[in-house]
Amino acid sequence: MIEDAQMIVDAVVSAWGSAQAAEGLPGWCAVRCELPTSRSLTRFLDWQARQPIAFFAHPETGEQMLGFGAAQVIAGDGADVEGETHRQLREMSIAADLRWFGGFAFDPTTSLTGIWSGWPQAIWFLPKLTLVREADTAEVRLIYLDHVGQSPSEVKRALCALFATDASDAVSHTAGGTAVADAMENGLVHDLSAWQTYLEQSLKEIDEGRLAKVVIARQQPQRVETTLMETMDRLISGYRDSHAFAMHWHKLWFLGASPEQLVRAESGTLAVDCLAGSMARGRTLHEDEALAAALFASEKNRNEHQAVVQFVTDRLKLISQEIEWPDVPTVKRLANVQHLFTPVRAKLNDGKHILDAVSLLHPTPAVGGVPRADALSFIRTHEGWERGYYAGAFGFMDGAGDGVLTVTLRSAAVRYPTAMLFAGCGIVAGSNVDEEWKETQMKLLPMRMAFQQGGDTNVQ
Ligand SMILES: C=C(O[C@@H]1C=C(C(=O)O)C=C[C@H]1O)C(=O)O
Repeated sequence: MIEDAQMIVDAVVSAWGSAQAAEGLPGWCAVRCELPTSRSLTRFLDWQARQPIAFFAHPETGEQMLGFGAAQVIAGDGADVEGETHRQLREMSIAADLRWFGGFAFDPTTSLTGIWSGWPQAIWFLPKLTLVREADTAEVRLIYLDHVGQSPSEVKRALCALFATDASDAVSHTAGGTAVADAMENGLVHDLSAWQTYLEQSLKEIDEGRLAKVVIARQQPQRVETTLMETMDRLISGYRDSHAFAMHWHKLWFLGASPEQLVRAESGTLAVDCLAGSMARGRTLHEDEALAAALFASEKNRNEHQAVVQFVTDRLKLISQEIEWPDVPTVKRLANVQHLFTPVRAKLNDGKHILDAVSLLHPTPAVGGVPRADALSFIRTHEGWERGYYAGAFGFMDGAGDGVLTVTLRSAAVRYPTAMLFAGCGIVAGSNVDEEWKETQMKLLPMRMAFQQGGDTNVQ
């Protein structure tokens, strides 16, 4: 067990006597307590975990959250996974402060295999133990759920099991032969010439008028030289405007630092990021400004971006009002790349939920294309590997309907000691092979550095 976890076990066991019946979960009790510590929650992340685990760091609020083990699971496949997840969540009507963690795969019409074996298209779980640390506070809030009538020693055993690691897994992770290890070793990796062929296929669809935009992507394997905690700490400190996330499910970790918020819901207000159109960062302030200006002035990038804004604002009209967004995008600068950015705000209609927004928006043309169904079908037929949860959605939702889902970009699937890194780019008329290849290289960089011994996130 992780040494620091002992503090949590002691705090929860001593508070268990005052546990209350958990709202919306018959047969369950919840205990809430606090632990004095200002250290990052990433220290509780161990790659050899046995349990489902979810970690999420929110850049706007500075909040970190971590869920261990599953008291309840909603997992499924099918074209309407978002709707089905919503229906099941509604039936539970849990307490406002209980948070579910999870997400959705990129494409809900294909069952996941290979790297993603054992991952359904929707995975949501209500953790047995949730840790929340708000920014600049010196304490962590704990919420622990267990069955009514558990004795303190049973609770202690259950908590220790949550932090237990599986050393035997270290062997199976390296042994190969499993579907996951196989897919990591033998999955399609585009070289420049294969990428050129794929890009030319997409341009042909665009030239012949079947597609206006399509986001093509590639995967790249890499050996992991850092611990999970080091990886996450680097992502958090190197990409302060991004949502750092990690999820463990069925012996696979999926993690990243995404600059794109799919949707945030707070007290009936929705916030959606439109992020599309990319450019390198400059090595000097002057060069950086010049590149930002070139991005802003580029008709190709503006068209690519506008396709996302148009789609998002049209879709939001179906479930919200007072939709607001600026006429022109701004430039969002990340450590290694800059993007055109338009924030959209709206008021959710009564009776609508964050998951209604997810069903309508995901996948947006920032990761799919226009027209959506044709772009998804093109990707399904021509990409040659399974995106799984890359370019999907991941985040949390609470019993009050508030939550955040991020688009799972700048991410990797990790089966220690190997990671598969993912990156894509939007193709429109006029896209160029070398530039799009370079763009994916830039987008692979955050994860590449996060896994490298001595890797530095200051990559400009
Ligand atoms: C597809 C990715 O990024 C998306 C595509 C972008 C583009 O084409 O310019 C920019 C930001 C993201 O919406 C990725 O990072 O893998």
